[in-house]
This record gives sequence, C-alpha cells and structure tokens, in this order.
Amino acid sequence: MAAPWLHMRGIVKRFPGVLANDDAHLAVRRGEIHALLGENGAGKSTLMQILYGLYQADAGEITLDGQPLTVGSPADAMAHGIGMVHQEFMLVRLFTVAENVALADRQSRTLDLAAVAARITEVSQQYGLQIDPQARIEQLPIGVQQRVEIVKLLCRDARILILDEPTAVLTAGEKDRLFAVLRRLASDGCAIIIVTHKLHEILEIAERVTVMRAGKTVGCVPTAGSSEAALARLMVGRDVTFTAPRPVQTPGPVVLQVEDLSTTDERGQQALRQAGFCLRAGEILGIAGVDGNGQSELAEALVGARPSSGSVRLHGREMRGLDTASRRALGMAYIPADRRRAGAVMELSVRENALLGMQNLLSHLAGLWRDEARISAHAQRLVETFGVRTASLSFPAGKLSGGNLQKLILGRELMLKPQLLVVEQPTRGLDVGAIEVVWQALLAERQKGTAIVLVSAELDEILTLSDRVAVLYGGRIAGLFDNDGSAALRESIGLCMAGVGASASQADAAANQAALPEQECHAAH
Ligand SMILES: Nc1ncnc2c1ncn2[C@@H]1O[C@H](COP(=O)(O)OP(=O)(O)OP(=O)(O)O)[C@@H](O)[C@H]1O
Repeated sequence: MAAPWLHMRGIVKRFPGVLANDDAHLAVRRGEIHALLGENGAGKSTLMQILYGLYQADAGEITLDGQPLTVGSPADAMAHGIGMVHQEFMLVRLFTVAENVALADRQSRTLDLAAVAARITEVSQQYGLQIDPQARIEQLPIGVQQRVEIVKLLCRDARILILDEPTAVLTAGEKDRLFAVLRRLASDGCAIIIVTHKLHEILEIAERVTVMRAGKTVGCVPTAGSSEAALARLMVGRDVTFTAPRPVQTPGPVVLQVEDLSTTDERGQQALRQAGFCLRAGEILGIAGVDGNGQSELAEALVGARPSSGSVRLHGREMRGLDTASRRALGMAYIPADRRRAGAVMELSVRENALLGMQNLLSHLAGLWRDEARISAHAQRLVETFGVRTASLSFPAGKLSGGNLQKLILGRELMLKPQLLVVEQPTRGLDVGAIEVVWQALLAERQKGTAIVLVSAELDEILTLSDRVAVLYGGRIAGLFDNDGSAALRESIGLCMAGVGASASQADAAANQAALPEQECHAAH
C-alpha cells in the first residue's frame, strides 16, 4: 500500500467553547481523489482550513512526503503546492480570467498579462478545462467560474487541491465536466480532497473517503463495494432512510394566486415572464429548472424582495406595493438560498438571529422580543427542535457551520407559523441526517395547512416533497405537472428543464394551465 503523500495526524483545534477538531486524521495518496464526509459541524471545514493555513492547529502534525510541514498562511500552503477552491468563489467579476489569475499570483509582482493568458491556455488544454483567458468573469456561467478557480491554482503549480462542496451550485452537465477534469488531474499525479455531503457523488468520484464525527475521524474506507447507506451509517451512527413519505391529503382553500408576474435580474434582463399559478393550503408546489432560469427571481418577487409587475395575492389580498416586512406580517415566510447574505446577520448571536424579522409582527409573538427570558426560551426551543449545533445561544451565527446556520434560519421561519412559506434550496449543504429532518419538517408544515413554494436544484427533493411541479425555462413556466411519482414524470420534467418541446406558446399555455380554474381563483378573493 502506497504511503500517504499528505498526512494530517492527531489534529486538535479548539475555538472558544467548541472543540472543532479532536484528534482528526487524514491520509491522502498521490494521484488520489479523496472525499471528506461528516455531519454538519463535524469539523471538515476546520480541518481543511488548517491544511490551507487559515487556522493553526492547537496540536497534531502535518507531513508532506514524510517531511513535517508548517502551514502558517494560505501563501505558505500554496508554496507547498496546496490550493483550495472555496464554496464562494474569490473572483473579481469585472476582471477577465487572465486578470484574476494574475491577481491571485501576487508573489510574482509582474503583470505580463500575455504570459498569464498563455499559461492559462496551456494549463486548460492540458486538463480539458476550456477557458478563454480574455473572458470577463461576470459573463461566465458558474461552472466555468469554478474552472477559473481551479486554473488559478494550477497556474501556481498546486498539486493538492481542496474543493469545498464543489458541486453545490453546478448543473448535472457542469458536474460531469468538473469530474472529468478532476480525474485528469488525479491521473496526472495531483491529489484532490473533495468535501461534500453528496454520497452518490462520493461513490462516483472518490477512491477513498474519510469520515468525521464530532471533530474526530471515525474511519477511512474505500468507496469500492461501499454504498450510500453504509456511508450514511458511518457518518451519523444510525440508519438513514433517504426518503420521506408524503401522506395523501386534500388541499384546502386557495392561499396564493399569482398572475402575470414578471421581473428582471440584476443586469436589468427579463428574468421571469408572466408567471401565473395558484397554490392551496397544505400543498407544496416544487419549482424545478436548471439554475438561472428565473427560480430565485420568482421566489424574491413573491416575498417582495425584488421589484416586479403583475399580481401576487395572499388569501385574496393584493401584495403589490408591500415590502417584505409587511408581507411577513401578513403570513409569508421566506428562506433564501444565500444564507449568509440574505438569511441571517452573521455578527449577531444565534439568539438574536432566532428573532430576526419578528420586531414587526403583530401575531402571537408580539411582545416576545422585549422579554429576555422568553427570547432565550424561544431560541432554545428552536435550537433543540431543529438540531442546531451551537456552543451557546450567544454564539455568533457567522461562526456556525454552514449546515447549522441553515437549520437555524429554517427553524426561525417555521416557528413563525406562516400561511405561505417560500423556500429556496432548503437542504443545500446539509448532511443526510439533517436533510431527513428538514424534509420531515416541511411535510409537517404541509400537514398543518401551510402552502409551500419549494425552489430546489435537486430534482429528487422536488419529487419527494411536491404535490405539483412547475418547471421554469427561460423565465417562463414551461410545464406544470401533478406529481404522480412515476418514472415517466421524471423524464418529462427533465426534458422540460432542458427546454425540449417548450416553445413560447406552449409555455404560455402551461402558465395558464398552472392557474386554477377561473372561478376557483375568483372564489378566493
Ligand atoms: N471561527 C470559529 N469560531 C468559533 N467556532 C467555530 C469557528 N469555525 C468553526 N467553528 C465551530 O467548529 C465546529 C466545526 O465547524 P466546521 O465548519 O469545521 O464543520 P463542517 O464539518 O465543515 O460543517 P458543515 O458541513 O455544516 O459545513 C462547529 O461547531 C462550528 O460552529
């Protein structure tokens, strides 16, 4: 058996009140794709940030090729060929690819953009990355921006690449292209460490997987012969079902009526075109589509976070002209995709974040926010019900692990007892155990009669939870389907997402069909 190329042993890292790494180990071979798996808050990011020099370990050692390695900073890590692609890309959007690569290499102190461009072309041809050095970042799709991040590292001779949740925002096609690149890098002798919660992707791409639980490494196993169930068990210490039964129930009265809803994106381009649908109490409408087809814009227009034209009625009441706070006070709740920027205030504590947005509410929660003891009890109940792992209620939200922050926001919005919940990517970045909890929570909301608009890039999630599915393509509702759970349905949705068979007139017809019969909508006024 080959000796590890990179070896992290007995790593301990303590933050105030949190033991994030507690005797963590990781051994990676040359030419290997190695996955790092663990529950939300298990300590994966911390371990990777230690390897990349962003944090210093309190104890333990790192060796490279058998030699002790001290990584005091990311520059140190890069000097030893260790690079990291973060979940949020670190690119200047107004700069070209070449300018971004040059900017990353501040050590060189020269600005020969022609030489940088030539190097990008060389590296991208070598690994099949297909990047135009002169392209401006803001014009590139997410999948290509990610390739730029990889090229940035390769141009600086990185040989060990850490990728944090690299497929979270990619389409299926982009994911396949990324995996092809990773395989080429590995066969060229690079080592890839991929941090992900997606078990099927681990089985597809990685040779071995190291599993962490509560800061400790609990195992390192080959993926050959393993299964999603086995990995999940190793990770959470119990069996995970991977599904959530959706009980049959008759939807109640119309809660939401949307007509002719249109809006533009940040660049002023039309992003949502004349969307129309109705939604009843106790019904989940899944919004499917390849990322960037108007899903986020639809969610934001519904909750008043984006200017729009057309009509949104909640229980027959027109929402036009009302801001998000007013809509929340009338029974809407919203879980945005971007948790760190739009979903919570990073500098505030878990306790304060548990109350965010409630200042204006006149409901049963009125007065709560002036009563310290009740605030704490409310926050404590949220943390316990939704399994938010936090050192304390006064812990800053910005220091929670990604998954725990998501659980905090989800719990906060559900505890509002909304009549309409608009939720985007509810399980992005969550471990399989947490996904189960979130799915059950959303189905319990449905059972209570909440109407839910569910935007998700995961078709499995949409098909598990939704009663009906609307597919957005080019900003239009290109199809609306009843979820009968059939394989044929999955195929039809897939085709619709790819724009197959969705002409503008068909899309209009689908949008009309998406609305309930006239009299039912009007009856709800
Ligand atoms: N800068 C920090 N200060 C205090 N605590 C921190 C800090 N960074 C991380 N932690 C804590 O360390 C623990 C491990 O977090 P980490 O982000 O490493 O987990 P993770 O396995 O990457 O989780 P996820 O899958 O949710 O991203 C968590 O309890 C987290 O709140």
